[in-house]
Amino acid sequence: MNTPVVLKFGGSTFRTPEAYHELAEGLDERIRSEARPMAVVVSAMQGETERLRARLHEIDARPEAATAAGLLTTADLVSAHLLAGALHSRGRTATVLAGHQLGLTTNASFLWARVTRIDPRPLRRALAAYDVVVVPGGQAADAEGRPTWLGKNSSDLSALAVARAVGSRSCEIHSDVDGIYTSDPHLITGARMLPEVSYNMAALMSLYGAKVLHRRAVQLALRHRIEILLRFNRAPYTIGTTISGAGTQAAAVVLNQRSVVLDYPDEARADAAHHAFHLEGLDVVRLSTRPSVAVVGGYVDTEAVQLRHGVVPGREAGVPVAEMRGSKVTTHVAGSGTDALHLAQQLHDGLDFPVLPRTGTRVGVRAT
Ligand SMILES: Nc1ncnc2c1ncn2[C@@H]1O[C@H](COP(=O)(O)OP(=O)(O)O)[C@@H](O)[C@H]1O
Ligand SMILES: N[C@@H](CC(=O)OP(=O)(O)O)C(=O)O
Repeated sequence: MNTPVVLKFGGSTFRTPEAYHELAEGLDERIRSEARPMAVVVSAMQGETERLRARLHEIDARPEAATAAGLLTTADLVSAHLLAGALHSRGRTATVLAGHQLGLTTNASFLWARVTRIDPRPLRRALAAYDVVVVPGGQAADAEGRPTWLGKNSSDLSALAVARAVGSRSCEIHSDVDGIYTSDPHLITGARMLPEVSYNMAALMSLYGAKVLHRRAVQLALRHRIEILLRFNRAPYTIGTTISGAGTQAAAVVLNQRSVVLDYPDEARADAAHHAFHLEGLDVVRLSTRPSVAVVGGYVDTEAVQLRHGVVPGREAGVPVAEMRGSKVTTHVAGSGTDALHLAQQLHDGLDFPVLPRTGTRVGVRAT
């Protein structure tokens, strides 16, 4: 079997039902031009996961993690079946491998589960039998076969796990931006696309909350030297950024308005809090200049996590803004999301950039 192509399409791809047909058309073209098996990891339609979470909370204010994982993972599963349907309607064969069928085993930390084993056989069998194997992102199963969630925005991680399982040397991640920018291009004026980024730089940007890639996906890519290509999610599927060992460090400003800085009375208590968040598999940074941690990316009941680990909850001090110059990071703390946005713009205006192209290479869906 030729090495499979592994593609991931984020939730921003699926804003309307018609988007499934548009994507199926792009995939169909690519299958015609390249005789390679294809695994496509898809996320839920934009907003769907959070709609389900809100509905569950209306019914049960403190749901069990296993229940929440079982429900939230259905959002991506629906998306996967819609894409399979769109492919079928174009005459292509497609199957869906849900989390419990995929060969990914995790621990039983249902909402931020860690992958413990990857069995390539289910994927290989399916890839040999269908034109496209559609994989709903962000889901797996524990050793007892119960559904687990890999955490918020974790479809990228699924894509890298699939690439690893099937022996692909690259993984193509599609989003509503064509690459990694020096700051969030939807928020910061003058953000520039970075054509070549090192694994370390990408991981560091993700750790501080650049939403475009999941941190653990980058780590998995680094460990197995899988190149990540970031592409736009609609034709002509422009490739903007390549993440590899050859990529460089760069200057950037990372802002995620959902992140929060928590202050503690002393360094020891900040260390304990950092340890607690880390144990739960959450992205957390221990600030070096004050007894504080930054809990990155939101969607976490920070108080509940701290109490579970016997930590007296820290005081919410604001929103972190990370100023990165290569591997040197300075974390600033802004009072509110709006202040953070202004601060990020100011910091970005003050960055020195080498001369970089502003746009990605324009290539068709066939080129990789
Ligand atoms: N440095 C950055 N470079 C590119 N995009 C960024 C960056 N920081 C934040 N983003 C945001 O990440 C978003 C893409 O991630 P996400 O919303 O999870 O997309 P998808 O649903 O396609 O996975 C972009 O729309 C952009 O606003
Ligand atoms: N269900 C996931 C889907 C995901 O990973 O989203 P995206 O690829 O759009 O970041 C979530 O909402 O977290």
